[in-house]
Amino acid sequence: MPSVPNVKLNNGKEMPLVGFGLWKVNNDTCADTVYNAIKVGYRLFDGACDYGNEKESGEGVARAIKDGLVKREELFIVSKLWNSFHDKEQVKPICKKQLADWGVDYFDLYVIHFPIALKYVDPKVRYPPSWQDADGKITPSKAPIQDTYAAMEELYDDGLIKAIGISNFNGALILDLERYCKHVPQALQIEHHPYLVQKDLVELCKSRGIAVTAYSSFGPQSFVELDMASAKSTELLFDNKTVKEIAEKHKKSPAQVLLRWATQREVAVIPKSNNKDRLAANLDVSRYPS
Ligand SMILES: NC(=O)C1=CN([C@@H]2O[C@H](COP(=O)(O)OP(=O)(O)OC[C@H]3O[C@@H](n4cnc5c(N)ncnc54)[C@H](OP(=O)(O)O)[C@@H]3O)[C@@H](O)[C@H]2O)C=CC1
Ligand SMILES: O=C1CO[C@H](CO)[C@@H](O)[C@@H]1O
Repeated sequence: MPSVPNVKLNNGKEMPLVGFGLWKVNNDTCADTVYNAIKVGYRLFDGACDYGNEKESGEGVARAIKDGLVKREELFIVSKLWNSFHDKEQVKPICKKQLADWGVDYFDLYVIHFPIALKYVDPKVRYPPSWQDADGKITPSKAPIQDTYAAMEELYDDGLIKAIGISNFNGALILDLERYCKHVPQALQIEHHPYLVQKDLVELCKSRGIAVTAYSSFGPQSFVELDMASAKSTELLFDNKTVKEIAEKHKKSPAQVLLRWATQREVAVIPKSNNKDRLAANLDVSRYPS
């Protein structure tokens, strides 16, 4: 089983450098996929309420713990606060619902999914949430990001979450956050791959001790299954000449080269796969420079 190194967070906790992404993991196979991922060595799971599979992910985790594959404290469970729950009084209730769905009493990392506040939609009316409100429109909320962040800090101080994350924030928003936060965030999650290198943002985070996690490490490939135009108009990174040459030279797959490209830059990765073999191969990329 490949051993995955950890990244040290600025609060002394550790986060695996390679984890498993749960967006677009099919509901009917999700519990088995998570169980199998734990079996082959994954310890970090990256979920979110809008992925609509937190209960199934929790079922996979519970089964793995019951079968003695892993203990809760060996796992690193990540979830995210959706845009429609930014109002400060909504943050704790939704986090508690998500914890109950996963069947755990804390998240290792809870992330503000986007710096975008949308109108509240009662989870009893519609869940999982999406970009649209109950009328099918995208409607902003006035919740200031300072209030949302303060509510995240309260979750942290209450022990419901062991680290605070932000996602899709740029450098300016991070500098702004530094002016009002009590706890500097432990992690930032961003789109990151050879078409979107984000050099300055990664360096800014390093200088602040904020760990960076890449999403969509395979670039446009993620959008192939959504049939999106961006996936059709751009050369897939798996077909890129340089990526292919490096893969051949090192007897690795293009996917492994892309993941290793990130981990060599000390950026964590969370590839998603609904396929057992690809899921296992994606974990075997983590050799880390000392
Ligand atoms: N914070 C945020 O806003 C966002 C966070 N995320 C997180 O990041 C995770 C990863 O990003 P995601 O966008 O899902 O995309 P990925 O970069 O992980 O790509 C997933 C795609 O690549 C395919 N794939 C996976 N492994 C291989 C392989 N070894 N060889 C060939 N193809 C492969 C998958 O197909 P198949 O399943 O058939 O293998 C799927 O089509 C998400 O699951 C989610 O947890 C993602 C987007 C935004
Ligand atoms: O994390 C996610 C993946 O990206 C999507 C947007 O393209 C988001 O809606 C989703 O929350």
